[in-house]
Amino acid sequence: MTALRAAALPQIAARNAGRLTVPDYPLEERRVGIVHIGVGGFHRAHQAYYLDRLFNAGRSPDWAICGVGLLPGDAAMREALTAQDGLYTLVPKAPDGGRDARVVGSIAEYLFAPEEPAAVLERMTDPEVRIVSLTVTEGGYNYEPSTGEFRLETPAVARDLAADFRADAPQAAFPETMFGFVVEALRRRRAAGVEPFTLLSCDNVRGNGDLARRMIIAYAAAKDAELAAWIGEQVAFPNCMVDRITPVTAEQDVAMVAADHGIEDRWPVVSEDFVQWVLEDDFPAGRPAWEEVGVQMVDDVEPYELMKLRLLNCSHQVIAYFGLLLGHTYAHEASADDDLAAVTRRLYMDGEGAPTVPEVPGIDLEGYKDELMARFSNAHVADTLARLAAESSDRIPTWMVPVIRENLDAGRDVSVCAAVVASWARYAEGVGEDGEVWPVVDRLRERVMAAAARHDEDPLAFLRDAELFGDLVERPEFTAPYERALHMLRTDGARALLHELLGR
Ligand SMILES: NC(=O)c1ccc[n+]([C@@H]2O[C@H](COP(=O)([O-])OP(=O)(O)OC[C@H]3O[C@@H](n4cnc5c(N)ncnc54)[C@H](O)[C@@H]3O)[C@@H](O)[C@H]2O)c1
Ligand SMILES: O=P(O)(O)OC[C@@H](O)[C@@H](O)[C@H](O)[C@H](O)CO
Repeated sequence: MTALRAAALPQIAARNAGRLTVPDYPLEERRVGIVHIGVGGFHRAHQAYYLDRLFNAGRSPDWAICGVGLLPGDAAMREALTAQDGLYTLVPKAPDGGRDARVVGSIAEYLFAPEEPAAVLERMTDPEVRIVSLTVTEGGYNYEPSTGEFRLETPAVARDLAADFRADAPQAAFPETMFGFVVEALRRRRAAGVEPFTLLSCDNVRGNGDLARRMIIAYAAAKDAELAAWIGEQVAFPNCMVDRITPVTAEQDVAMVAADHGIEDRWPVVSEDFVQWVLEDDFPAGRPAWEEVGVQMVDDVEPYELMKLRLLNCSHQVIAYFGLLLGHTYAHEASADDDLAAVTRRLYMDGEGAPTVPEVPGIDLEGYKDELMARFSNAHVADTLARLAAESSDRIPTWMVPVIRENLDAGRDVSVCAAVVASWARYAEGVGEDGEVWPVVDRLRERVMAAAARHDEDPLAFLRDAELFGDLVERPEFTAPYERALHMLRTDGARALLHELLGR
């Protein structure tokens, strides 16, 4: 067994000849060109993976990544990555069990902001850094779901707004939030005459670049109106569609990498083998030659984004709560359940989801949907329903509510989507059909669980009290099927509701 380190790569490569790709570029020549905030499983399976392929294809490693963690929990990522010279093992798994494992070397550095904020700002103001990218989750954009407005009162944001980050200020402070770091770094670059970086959001939200622009400018406007105007004129915020199912790393993944490759890796990543990145080509300060490794550079990302969010992410919501209520643990188990698969494919993808998905250049949507069902069924990925059900107060308003609104506005039926929202409300009661208690992982946990606890007295309590649905609560074409579905879930159970939806 060999601990993963740059110096051990020749030995690891020799032992795994033909079974493992390792960086064949000089790691000591990596130069940071990208700062990435939010290095989780997905960033390491996707953006860092594409760059690693580019460097391995012969491009010099001068767009390497400096990872930045802002939350206390990110200390563990710093420990893992710095101990391993930024290296980690990525194991994409095909549906037939095939693996195409690689050691990824594109993350050259990692900074844990709560302990080294000055170093983070220094990196972000380095003229060599020309892109700052983000995977900070849907919740990281800090907007009010019912209005879309930036929330100035979020405590960490309010603290950043009140603080003075100028290095020579009498009580100089450092930012805590993504907004604080990005805007302060842009202020410093402007003051020093350094070209701004491009801000690249890689989160699963519609118009992720546009959303990042609106939220960052809203923050900046509350701090320094002139700077906000400059950001609006000078900073590019390209949109992109990102795709690769990446579960949370499990203990058995660590053991698998040890057993299969003799590598002691503190934090490997397992993902599916499918990967896609469709990106608006708007990088005034330059960018890596991503197109050389299969990234699709396009003028308009929106059709790709809508296709992915409304077919993949919404379908994840279809299987998540129903799957858990039916006693399943993994996404592949839920999609092997005939009733749930039929509701997902026939009633949601071909039914209520379909009219909200545009034509996409070069894509056969029927083939795309079949491929999605096959991807969900990939047992080797072992994606948990718990991951898909986490942070639903961010996900349902971001993905499912727009589908419901669009259908209602066009006079179409929303019974299936209403049943999915009801399955979330039932799940938020925190107790399964066999009485098992499950953790509701949600930053609004208290609010949504308190709302769900009032189901006996008011069947619409969840819709009202969760404060995430805006005027949907007033639309009987939605509340009526929602109420019926919730009643059935609470009396006859999830299976009975699926049968009713399917007419079985
Ligand atoms: N996992 C996937 O299959 C997948 C696929 C496509 C896109 N994504 C996108 O990537 C995001 C992250 O997924 P992941 O699997 O890497 O999750 P993860 O839990 O492994 O990592 C999340 C990272 O985001 C950071 N973060 C969370 N909230 C933040 C905030 N408010 N401010 C700053 N940083 C914050 C965390 O500190 C952590 O570093 C998702 O929310 C989604 O938008 C994920
Ligand atoms: O990671 P989230 O919170 O955006 O959503 C959960 C899943 O739907 C998502 O991670 C998918 O696995 C991913 O979008 C596939 O590309």
